[in-house]
Amino acid sequence: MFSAPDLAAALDRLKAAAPLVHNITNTVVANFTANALLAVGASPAMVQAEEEAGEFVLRAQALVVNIGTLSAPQRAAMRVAVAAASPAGIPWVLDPVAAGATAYRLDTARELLARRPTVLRGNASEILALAGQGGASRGVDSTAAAEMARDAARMLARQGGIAVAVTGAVDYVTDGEAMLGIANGHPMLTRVTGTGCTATALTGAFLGAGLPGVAAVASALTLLGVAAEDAASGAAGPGSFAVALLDRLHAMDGATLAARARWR
Ligand SMILES: Nc1ncnc2c1ncn2[C@@H]1O[C@H](COP(=O)(O)OP(=O)(O)O)[C@@H](O)[C@H]1O
Ligand SMILES: Cc1ncsc1CCOP(=O)(O)O
Ligand SMILES: [Mg+2]
Repeated sequence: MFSAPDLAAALDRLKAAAPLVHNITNTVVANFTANALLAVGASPAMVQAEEEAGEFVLRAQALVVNIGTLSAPQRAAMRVAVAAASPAGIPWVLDPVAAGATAYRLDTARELLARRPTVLRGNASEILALAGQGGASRGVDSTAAAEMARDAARMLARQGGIAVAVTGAVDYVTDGEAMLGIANGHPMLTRVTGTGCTATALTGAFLGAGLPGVAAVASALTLLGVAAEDAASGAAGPGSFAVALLDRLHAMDGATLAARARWR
């Protein structure tokens, strides 16, 4: 059984640490996730050349690997970065975007998962695909509710000895035994691209601040969910919501985050 993180302390720690987060991520979300990392006080760097990824990751406090717009050169850079990070004790988080959509994605995500990320964060379709329980996948958005993938998440966590989060209307975080539900968030998060990737990037920030896997991803998902609730309250639609989300991530303080968490 893991102990639930102290959210106020986690956010304070993140702001104090200002971790350098190395991202090998997709072209859709690179700008937004970099801004989200800056908003919470982390320092993002998008570095994806195979020639430099292994060198750069050793300067970083955490690595984010996201296969959203995967290509052969990017896959090579991911391999190099992970191979350098793991023995150096640099934590990393894997986002298996659309893992079930093509054999190439599934094969790459499985290969990376076998290299034991500190945290795996995906939507239900992605987690089901990695567990070999997926039906047809439509693309980057999930066709299943997070509840459908809870057992798959627990199995992947147990097999890998890693933390796994499956996100949706309620998010679930597991270490392979215990399961924490996080009911924060807002449906508007599904009307803007890259919010799952943002959850993953923020997990990288908390990992870079020294939090263990379960605590890092639970803190990130609660932070994103509470910030989204606030952002949605004044937003006219997805455009102003996305801008407000960055503002609310930036404005969040530890006491508010802890008071607003809806965990079960
Ligand atoms: N229906 C919903 N209501 C509230 N929050 C949601 C809903 N669906 C997803 N979220 C939130 O949106 C973020 C992205 O999750 P998700 O959509 O599952 O990832 P992805 O973008 O990778 O498919 C998470 O913080 C999650 O909690
Ligand atoms: C639309 C799209 N296409 C390839 S990656 C990507 C972004 C996916 O972001 P998220 O998984 O956070 O919805
Ligand atoms: Mg995603």
